[in-house]
Amino acid sequence: MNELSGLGAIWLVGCGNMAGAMLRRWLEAGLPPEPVTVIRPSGVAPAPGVRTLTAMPQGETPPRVLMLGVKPQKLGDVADAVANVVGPDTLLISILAGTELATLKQRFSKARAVVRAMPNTPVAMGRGVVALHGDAGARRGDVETLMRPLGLVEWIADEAQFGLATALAGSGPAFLFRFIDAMASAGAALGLPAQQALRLAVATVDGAAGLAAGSDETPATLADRVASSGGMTRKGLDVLDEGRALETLLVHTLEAAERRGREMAAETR
Ligand SMILES: NC(=O)C1=CN([C@@H]2O[C@H](COP(=O)(O)OP(=O)(O)OC[C@H]3O[C@@H](n4cnc5c(N)ncnc54)[C@H](OP(=O)(O)O)[C@@H]3O)[C@@H](O)[C@H]2O)C=CC1
Ligand SMILES: O=C(O)[C@@H]1CCC=N1
Repeated sequence: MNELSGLGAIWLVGCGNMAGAMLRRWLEAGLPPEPVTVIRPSGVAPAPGVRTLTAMPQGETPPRVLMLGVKPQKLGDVADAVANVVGPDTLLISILAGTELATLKQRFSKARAVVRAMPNTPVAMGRGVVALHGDAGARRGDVETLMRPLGLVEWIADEAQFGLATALAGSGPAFLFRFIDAMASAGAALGLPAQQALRLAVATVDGAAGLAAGSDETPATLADRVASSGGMTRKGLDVLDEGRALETLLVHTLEAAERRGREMAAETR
């Protein structure tokens, strides 16, 4: 039996871009649709066989797992209804950016365990990242069973670092998509046909990421292997490295995202 099928009833409150990507991967990885209930205002079924409701079911046994997948700004709208259906056996997982564990525990005090999870969209292919924070206690195994098919799973012990992990891995795909666009635009600006430049950029980032992920060598060493002595690549690397230009840009990028996470924590407290 697939280990996902032993988790019991799973309710997803909100199933948009992110929770929808997680659900697609879970179903692909062997989660049967029958124990899954999705609650979303549109009532659009995310997949065949998944029970989809426009409001929280009433009078049912509390779910074993309830995942909050609404926007942080909607937490106040759903919190009372969620608190009413959470039971002492419920593992509550929140993917809300910013919203702190203490806020969740205070709102959902009946839950057996409360865990923050921060996925990214490549989980849809099983090649994402899920950062986790919380004390899942006896339900830690269930959390890991659920998250493992999505990609790399990392517990973040100190919640103060969760915003940074969110900026790096949760938001990270967006930053990399910009990088791909920037490489393609640069190639096009210098004379390549735009569509061809985009194809070259996408395939290069895909291949390089795969190489970095599968190699025992550091990205710095892999870069050195590309940069033949006296060759072209070194001249390009010199531009990125001058005054730590790329690194400085990314520090500012992560700082800005992390700062917004702290604001969102305050807004949902
Ligand atoms: N997008 C990303 O890459 C990541 C997002 N997150 C987090 O995921 C969460 C959702 O983001 P995202 O998926 O992008 O947003 P979406 O707007 O795509 O999804 C929001 C979902 O919430 C549902 N919803 C809205 N109001 C209610 C309500 N009252 N009751 C139940 N469901 C409701 C919507 O329903 P309907 O579909 O019917 O309109 C929709 O399914 C956020 O908290 C975000 O911080 C975390 C990591 C990465
Ligand atoms: O932009 C956001 O707030 C969320 C967090 C990580 C990705 N999306």
